[in-house]
Amino acid sequence: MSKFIIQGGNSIGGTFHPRGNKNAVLPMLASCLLTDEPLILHNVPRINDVNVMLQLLDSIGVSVSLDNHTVTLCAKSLKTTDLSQELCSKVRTSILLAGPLVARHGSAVIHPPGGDVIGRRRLDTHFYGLRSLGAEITTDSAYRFKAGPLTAWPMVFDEASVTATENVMMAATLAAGESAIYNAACEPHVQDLAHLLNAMGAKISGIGTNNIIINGVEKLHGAEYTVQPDYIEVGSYIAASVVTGGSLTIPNAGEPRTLQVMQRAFSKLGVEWTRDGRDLIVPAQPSRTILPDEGHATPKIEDGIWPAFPSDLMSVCIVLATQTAGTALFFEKMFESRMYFVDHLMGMGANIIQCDPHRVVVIGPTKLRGGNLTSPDIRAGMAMLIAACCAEGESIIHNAQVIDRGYETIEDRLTALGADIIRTD
Ligand SMILES: CC(=O)N[C@H]1[C@@H](OP(=O)(O)OP(=O)(O)OC[C@H]2O[C@@H](n3ccc(=O)[nH]c3=O)[C@H](O)[C@@H]2O)O[C@H](CO)[C@@H](O)[C@@H]1O
Ligand SMILES: C=C(OP(=O)(O)O)C(=O)O
Repeated sequence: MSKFIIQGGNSIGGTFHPRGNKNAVLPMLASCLLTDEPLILHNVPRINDVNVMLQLLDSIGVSVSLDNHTVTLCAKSLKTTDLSQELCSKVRTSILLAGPLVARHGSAVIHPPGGDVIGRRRLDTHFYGLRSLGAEITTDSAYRFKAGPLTAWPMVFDEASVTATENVMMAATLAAGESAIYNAACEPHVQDLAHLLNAMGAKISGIGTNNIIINGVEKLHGAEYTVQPDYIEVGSYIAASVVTGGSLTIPNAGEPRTLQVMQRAFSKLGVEWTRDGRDLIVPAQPSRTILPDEGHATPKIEDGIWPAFPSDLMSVCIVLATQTAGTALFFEKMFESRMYFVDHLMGMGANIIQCDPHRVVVIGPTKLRGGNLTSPDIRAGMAMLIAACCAEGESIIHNAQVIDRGYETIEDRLTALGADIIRTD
């Protein structure tokens, strides 16, 4: 168990280089199982979830080599399709090995996946999609998948699940005929995965829409691909810089359209930035006001499936609102327990009303004081770190390794931008 000790009050600013998108790279690692040729991925973030996925792949016989931010994988011959229970339970994306394994190797045994404990995380849509393509699945303490050659199917998902779309899309690349996934997720990481699969020889169209069409091919081949920047990491560092009074330059922050989606919520919270192509400049903006809706109504920031505001940015935006003049309602519609961490912010002096598990009202600005905190999940942990950086005095964040699941060397990179953070074990 690690903890961070933070002295608040330093401004965070300078040039920040984002890493590759956690939620894009994890399914991309799984996709190496679809071919016997090497897959080379660049801009791979050095985060704990990547380490666990690489251990999972190595444990079944994939050759894995990691050099700085480039990983080379080759699944030429596997020794098993049976995965370790312990490793499966460490990451949500262990379930993403099911689609590629069953499609190319005809079997998989996967144990219940881990990931953030932020509410019920159902897998029904994964099972529905893979069964539709012809896989037989039994679920008890382990999930057992078996299949002959898969056959295409027109599917309608009952929810636009990100990982289910990725899992089923990967499997369908090798299913004979034309598959459709209607009500598919279309988050930037789902799109990035689809582009990689096409670079490997898949025939996927409708990328970026909720109707993905996959024409199955006999074989995929190797590819070399660069993962898109992590817009959740970008949003988190913007929040850290703004609440501490710094200014930030972010070269290659991401696709203009992705940044535009994020900007809608950030601008409601009074944050301004300028964009030059894929680069962002976030000026110092010491006094900010929450922008009321038309007729002076309280603005509502609610998450949802893309292009709605991403759930994974909710926690850091709540901290941002505590440091901004005005009132905002945050409505977390996707997960049942992502909001509970606000207790910690209230303990630090934030003026927040928790209406129910899904909604909080934040009234800002309030000065925060240092606290003794425990991180429940990646994003709440990052939000606490940001709150601690702008609070008066010292804060301690326990369970800090949870943040390492999704943010590379977070204390070093924030410290390089001016923060005062020490990690201890
Ligand atoms: C590894 C990975 O990529 N994890 C991300 C992925 O998780 P994951 O793929 O597990 O999340 P899902 O997209 O399946 O669902 C997220 C939540 O939203 C609910 N839901 C989803 C779709 C829908 O149409 N209606 C609905 O209510 C689900 O029931 C669930 O509670 O997507 C989540 C939502 O963007 C992100 O928070 C996670 O970081
Ligand atoms: C919820 C998250 O991740 P996971 O789905 O991997 O638990 C996240 O990245 O915020």
